[in-house]
This record gives sequence, C-alpha cells and structure tokens, in this order.
Amino acid sequence: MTRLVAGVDTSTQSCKVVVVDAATGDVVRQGRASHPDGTEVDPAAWLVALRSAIDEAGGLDDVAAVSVGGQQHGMVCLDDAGAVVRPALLWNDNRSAGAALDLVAELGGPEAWAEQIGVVPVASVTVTKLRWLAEHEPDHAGRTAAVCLPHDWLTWQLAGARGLDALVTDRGDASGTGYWSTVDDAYRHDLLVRGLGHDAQVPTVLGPRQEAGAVAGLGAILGPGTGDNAAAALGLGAGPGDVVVSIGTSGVACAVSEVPARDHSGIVAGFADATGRYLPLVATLNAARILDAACRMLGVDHDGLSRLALSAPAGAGGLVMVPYLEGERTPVKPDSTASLHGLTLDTAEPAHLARAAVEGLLCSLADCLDALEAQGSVVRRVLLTGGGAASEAVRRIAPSVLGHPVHVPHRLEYVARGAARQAAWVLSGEAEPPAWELPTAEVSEADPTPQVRARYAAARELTLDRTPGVAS
Ligand SMILES: Nc1ncnc2c1ncn2[C@@H]1O[C@H](COP(=O)(O)OP(=O)(O)O)[C@@H](O)[C@H]1O
Ligand SMILES: O=C(CO)[C@@H](O)[C@H](O)COP(=O)(O)O
Repeated sequence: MTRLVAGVDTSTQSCKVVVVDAATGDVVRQGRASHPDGTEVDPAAWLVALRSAIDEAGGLDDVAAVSVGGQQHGMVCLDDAGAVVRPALLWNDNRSAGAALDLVAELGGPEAWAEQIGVVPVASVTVTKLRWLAEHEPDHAGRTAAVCLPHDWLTWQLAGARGLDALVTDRGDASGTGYWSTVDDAYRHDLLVRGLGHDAQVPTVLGPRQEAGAVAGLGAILGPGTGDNAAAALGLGAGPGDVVVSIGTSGVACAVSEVPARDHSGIVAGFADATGRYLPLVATLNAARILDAACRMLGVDHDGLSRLALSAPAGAGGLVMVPYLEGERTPVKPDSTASLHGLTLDTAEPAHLARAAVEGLLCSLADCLDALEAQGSVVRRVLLTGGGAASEAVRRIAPSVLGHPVHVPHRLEYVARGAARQAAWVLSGEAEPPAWELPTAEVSEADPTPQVRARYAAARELTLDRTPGVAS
C-alpha cells in the first residue's frame, strides 16, 4: 500500500505543499497560496496560507507524516500565553543593520563570531532583530517570553500550539539565529540575552529524524522541519561536489559539508544542514525579484524578458546592472540601491537591459560561488532551483557566468520535497533518509565568459545609497 507524506515550504512569497509517495518521492498532489508582501508579516497570515495550500493539495487526511521547511531567520516573538507580540521581522528586513555591527563588535569582532558561533551576524540574522526590538520597542521586547522562527511557529501551530514548552526546531534553522552555535551544538543564551535584553524560551532542538508530535486532530506524525535551504539540499539529494544555487526571493549558494564553516570574513555563513552535517551558505537579498523588476521596467512577462535577454549579446554590449534593489547582504551594503552602468546609444535597448538584469543576477550568484570555493567547497555540479530557474535565459546563460555545468532538475518545489523527505525519514525510523531518485535534470553547459564578470566587478562598488525620508 502506498504511504503518503507531505512537505511544506513556508517561504518568503508563498506557501507550497506537496503530498508525495513516501517510498519514491513522486509527487501525488500539491497546493500553493501567496503570502503578503513586505518585510514584516503577521504570522497568522502564514497559517491562513498554509491552510489554503493544504486544501488545494487535497488535504492531509491520508498523509502519515508532515514536515515544514521555511524561510530562515524570521523573528517570531511570543508572550507568556503564546500570542504573537508583534509582526515577525523577516530575513530581508534591513532595519537591524546597525544592531548587527554593534553585536559583532561587542563579542570581539567577526573572528570571534565565526569561531564561537559559525555565523557573523548581518541584518538577516535573528539575534540582530532582537537587539533592534530591545532598542526600539522595549515594551514588545519586555513582553517576549519565547522566540522562534517561521517554520518552528507553523510546526507548533500544526501540533495544536500547546504551551511554549512544546516549541521545537532543528539544527538547520537554529543555526541561523545567531544564538545557536555549530561549535557547541547548543544554544548560547548569553547571546540571546545580548540581543533581547533578557532570557527567553527557545524551541527544543530535535535531531534530524526525531518525531515532533502529531498534527492536532489528524494524527499524522510531525517531523522537526528545517530552514528552507537545508530542506532544498535534502530535496535535491545534494552530495559531495554539489552546490545548490537557489533563485528565490533570496539568491543562495550552499553545499552540504562534513565540517562546519568558520569564515572570518562572515561572507560564508556556517549553518547546519538537515541531516546532522553542515551547510556553508552565501545569500543575497536580491534574486528572482531582479527579474520581476526588469519585467516591470520593460513591460513584458517572464517569457518576454527571457526572449529579450537571449537576443542580446553576452555582456549586453557593456551594459551592467548591479542589482541591489533591496539593499544587499553579500556584499554587506544594506543601504545601497541598484544601478545601471555602461549606457550608450547602442545599449539603451530593451534587449540589452534584459540581458544586463539576467547577467547582474548571475554575477552576484557567481560571487557567492567564489566565496564558497574559497572556504573549501568543491563545485563539480551546480543544482539550480527556485522560481527564477523557470527562466530559460537564466538557465542558458548561467553556465557561462557561473563557470560550471548547471543541472536544472525537473521543475518541482524542492524545499517542500525536502521537507517531505524528512517526514518520510521520520516515519521510516531508518538511519538514513529514503533514497529518492532526483527527477531528470536538464544539463546546461557553455564556455565561460570571464569578461562579463570582470565588467560587473568594475561596477559592483559604484552604487548610490537609499535616501532616508524620500518615498520610493
Ligand atoms: N518563469 C519565470 N522566470 C523568472 N522568474 C520567475 C518565473 N516564474 C516565477 N518567477 C519568480 O520566482 C519568484 C518566486 O520564487 P520562489 O522560489 O517561490 O520564491 P520564495 O521561495 O522566496 O518565496 C518570484 O519572484 C517570481 O516572479
Ligand atoms: O536568509 C536566507 C538564508 O540565509 C534566505 O534564503 C531565506 O531562507 C529566504 O529564502 P527564500 O524565501 O528566498 O527562498
């Protein structure tokens, strides 16, 4: 008899649910619902979207186990009674950039964070958001009895939200908080206190295949869940030599590793993965939305943008887009804006602008790959995923800019698939996750175009800051 498991991806822009065959990973049904826009969101909206995505996926009545993967770092503060204290600040909210600088200095600089925690905090990291809260909303900080992450909160809701003691998480997502150390494999409550101003309840960190209770009213087993990038690596079955490159709201390059990263520059975040290993990761604030913005500027849809980009020459005749539309995290430039360089009468063309957008996105990801390699990751194969991988121009231009063959597995929601694989693992009780085959991949190869990266590198630092107080 076929046993079904479900995986959830509660990511920045939407919630996706896949119901799959626990033995093979084949998708049986799926659903999706949008999240509200913005960098602070009432968690209740995630629950509404989850319910709607579950309904669209035909419900969970016949499902034996469920796990939730989710956007990392988001700060969810709960009071004594388990009520949300204020809307969650998401990973892409930059207001805590100053708090990040302060926290880095207070512990003794980036080296101290990299060596003790594995992560050098930037505005994305939860502990900096707690510091911002303590400084700007002391009443909210004072009422905060527990802090958890988006996926922790949804797992807790699915289990019936039975008291703060029942909150659970996993190593993968805990390692993105800034107060859980990959060196100690434990929370650093002293750093939580440094952020929030007082200690608070944090979710119990479960093992990769440890049961987290059951879905209230249904009885399906709950897995511990994990961060979306750890879930994507599990869903793609990433192994040695694989680098997962994701083009979602964030741009991400990450690799599964036996050893934790300790990057003193802070560019590579030394996260944990969802299998008991590690996930060195480099993330940008700008990725798929670069393409969305280019579509708006050109008045075309994604297919139109792709056609335009592919009709322009490599390097877009010298037109370069530095794509820091939301400020940037890699490099750390939270106040920066995007810019176009190299405009001439010849390059002031829709096709050139489209090409520059695609190349700007890929050049910023190539910088992420370089940083991973500099920290010891070996790149034999790039596994491309996320919504932006649906662009033919991205898939065809990627190998020339990234300098590696790019494998684009058959279009699936790989974060949700990874969460489902975790659920199947918990259900099986086996030592290893089920050996699901990776769906066939389109392999894209091309000669490298180092001149495209060189021109981008020359433009990368030439950006204007945002203007405080000026409406956009
Ligand atoms: N055909 C396409 N070409 C390029 N981008 C696309 C295409 N289809 C969807 N996208 C973009 O992918 C993004 C959503 O990707 P997703 O990985 O689901 O994001 P997230 O996980 O951050 O919510 C959106 O910005 C959307 O516009
Ligand atoms: O901040 C990070 C990783 O450190 C992001 O990857 C978030 O986890 C959001 O992911 P998407 O919703 O963009 O996929």
